[in-house]
Amino acid sequence: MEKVEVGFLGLGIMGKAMAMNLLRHGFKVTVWNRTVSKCDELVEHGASIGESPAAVIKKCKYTIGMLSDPAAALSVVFDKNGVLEAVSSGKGYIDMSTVDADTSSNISEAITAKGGFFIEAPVSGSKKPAEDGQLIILAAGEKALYEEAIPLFDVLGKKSFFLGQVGNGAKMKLVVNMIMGSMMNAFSEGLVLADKSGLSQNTLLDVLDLGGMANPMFRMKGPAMIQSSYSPQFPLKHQQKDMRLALALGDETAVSMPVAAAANEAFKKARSMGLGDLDFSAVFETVKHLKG
Ligand SMILES: NC(=O)C1=CN([C@@H]2O[C@H](COP(=O)(O)OP(=O)(O)OC[C@H]3O[C@@H](n4cnc5c(N)ncnc54)[C@H](OP(=O)(O)O)[C@@H]3O)[C@@H](O)[C@H]2O)C=CC1
Ligand SMILES: O=CC(=O)O
Repeated sequence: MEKVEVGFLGLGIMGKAMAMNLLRHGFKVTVWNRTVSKCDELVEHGASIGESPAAVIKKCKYTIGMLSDPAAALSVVFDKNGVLEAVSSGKGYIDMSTVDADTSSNISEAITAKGGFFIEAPVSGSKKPAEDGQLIILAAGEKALYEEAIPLFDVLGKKSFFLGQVGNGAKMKLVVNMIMGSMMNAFSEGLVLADKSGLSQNTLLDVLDLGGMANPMFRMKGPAMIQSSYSPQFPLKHQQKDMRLALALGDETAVSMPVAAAANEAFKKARSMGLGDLDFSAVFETVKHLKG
């Protein structure tokens, strides 16, 4: 792909970092965000603003969406002045939000019915990987659009997978985040158990980091959790949304997931405690609370 104009809808934690990366790599980027003020920093770095999702689609051959959840992803496409109003033959829409397969399929059908091309391409990796262009991209849908989008994915990620028909990217992302949410709960319980047993939590981190369970998530989040510091990299409300959607996928496929179900309860509890906008590691507060 020559450095064509790319549209970007949704400048939250992830969208802002990803759009900034595209600008840094020489792409012309036209941005839109529901809260317009979040466009300012991108404009300072050379982006243009589109008045609406439709205006962005009209201007750009390829547009990326990075929205919070299924309701937001659908609203940006189907509402007035949305993506669908401007999609026409040859336009490509790439939804990188984490949603369920049905949401993705509905968007795909509507866009292809108007002659456009669609792929879903949710990502694994958080704020820092987004800033560093180190995301893992889980794409599915129209293969031709995937191939055309590879220069974009090369900037945004360290590896992209093409997983076949629409829905497979969404499902893979939900499986991965279901595991991540369950791991975060087990990790939180271990930190509380160590503390209540008179052990040093920092020593537990050192022990974990030397063994077969060592991983970047424990390594990065552990020290901050011990300090009760939860600056949002991946908002807890989105992790709970992913657990909910993964459990629904388990319902559809009759897969029993008692560990994930328990983890979802902890994330729901954390939301009810007002922790939804903090990092998902704040579920640790819930575990501390339950253990008295
Ligand atoms: N943060 C992370 O580590 C990761 C997140 N993800 C996924 O990426 C997506 C974005 O996450 P993140 O950037 O963290 O989330 P944020 O909450 O930071 O941003 C959400 C974005 O969605 C927009 N939005 C929400 N509701 C609507 C709506 N009804 N209409 C239009 N726009 C809307 C917000 O607009 P506004 O600014 O106006 O509120 C904002 O641009 C989510 O699906 C998340 O699960 C995937 C991998 C990692
Ligand atoms: O979806 C979140 C992530 O870290 O990946």
